[in-house]
Amino acid sequence: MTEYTPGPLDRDATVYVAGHRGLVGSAIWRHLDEQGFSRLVGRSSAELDLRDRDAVFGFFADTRPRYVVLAAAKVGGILANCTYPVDFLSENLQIQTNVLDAALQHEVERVLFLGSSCIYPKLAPQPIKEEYLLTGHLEPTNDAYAIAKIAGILHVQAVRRQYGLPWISAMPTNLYGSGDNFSREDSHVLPALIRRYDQARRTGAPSVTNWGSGTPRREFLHVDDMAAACLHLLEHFDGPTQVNVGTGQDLTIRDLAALVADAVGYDGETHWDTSKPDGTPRKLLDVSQLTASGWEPQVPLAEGVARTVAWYRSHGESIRQ
Ligand SMILES: NC(=O)C1=CN([C@@H]2O[C@H](COP(=O)(O)OP(=O)(O)OC[C@H]3O[C@@H](n4cnc5c(N)ncnc54)[C@H](OP(=O)(O)O)[C@@H]3O)[C@@H](O)[C@H]2O)C=CC1
Ligand SMILES: C[C@H]1O[C@H](OP(=O)(O)OP(=O)(O)OC[C@H]2O[C@@H](n3cnc4c(=O)[nH]c(N)nc43)[C@H](O)[C@@H]2O)[C@@H](O)[C@@H](O)C1=O
Repeated sequence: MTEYTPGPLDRDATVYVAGHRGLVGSAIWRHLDEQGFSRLVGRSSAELDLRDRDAVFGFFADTRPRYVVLAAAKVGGILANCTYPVDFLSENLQIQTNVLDAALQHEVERVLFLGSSCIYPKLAPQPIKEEYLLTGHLEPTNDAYAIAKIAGILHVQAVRRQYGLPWISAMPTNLYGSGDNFSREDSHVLPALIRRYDQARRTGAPSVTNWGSGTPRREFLHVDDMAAACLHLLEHFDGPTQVNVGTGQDLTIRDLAALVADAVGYDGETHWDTSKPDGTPRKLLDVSQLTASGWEPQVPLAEGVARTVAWYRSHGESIRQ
């Protein structure tokens, strides 16, 4: 492909944010709006089911976006991934294949595909560099989701090779923030802990029980930082390799639980249910490629958790169950 030099995106161009009502897509929408993008386009899954190939091609023909951020996906925490592997594999393959194929037909100038840090081998050396992709076995609790995401990375690379379009992929670490999924069974750990500890505080429960052993380590990035990183990559990065997006710092789930208990003001006991899966022992991303391009996260974990607790409390009934 001919060399592409990234630079500022055209603020008047049509930008399609797929998944604009989700945790990540809504933050990207807010950030692009704040940064002066005047033609943002989004559709809910009820308005446009991205598994419907004809509908996706019709939507692209109607709206003709110049840039696309693909933040629509079947997403969930460790238990949802274990319980519904067919959905995580099949729906994600359908969503991303339809959107990327339609974007190719319309020669969309820049596409940002979002994967996840679970694409890397379960026992990858830490911190995990981009080059460790496909060097070992995946974590079984989310291998179906990971395979779909790896297919997305390869899809983007193949478009670059065959058609020369400067599309890119980003691999975020575990994300959290306003608009997260706080459901009891399907959520990720941070919203689950906020809900559980806040409820225990309100009801005066003497103890809470979290999943697993509490020993796995995870890295958490606030979704507002994620949104800023997405625009930064679109304006400053081009290359075939997926780019890790994270903070470069992790902590144990046990320490995270203590932080959340403190943030919500709960002082009871914490127990651990080891019949629930731990997942991968550690997945700390090496973010040197991203930081070398001039980007750094702005939201410290304690502040981000406090902001998310406030959002959770102020949204009460409207949160996802
Ligand atoms: N949350 C996290 O910790 C992480 C997320 N990511 C990645 O970020 C991206 C966004 O995740 P996140 O925001 O957390 O997920 P959410 O579940 O919050 O949002 C997913 C979005 O996808 C849309 N969507 C799902 N299925 C369809 C469909 N069939 N047709 C149309 N739209 C659909 C939903 O639309 P609607 O609301 O209208 O139903 C929703 O807006 C994903 O690619 C995910 O892999 C990566 C690493 C960590
Ligand atoms: C983003 C990422 O998210 C998933 O991977 P994960 O990091 O393992 O996800 P998680 O947030 O669900 O759990 C992290 C840790 O936390 C522990 N844990 C304690 N108590 C609760 C709890 O109440 N809920 C949950 N969900 N976890 C809990 C849990 O046992 C585990 O040890 C993948 O689906 C993968 O697809 C992916 O990309």
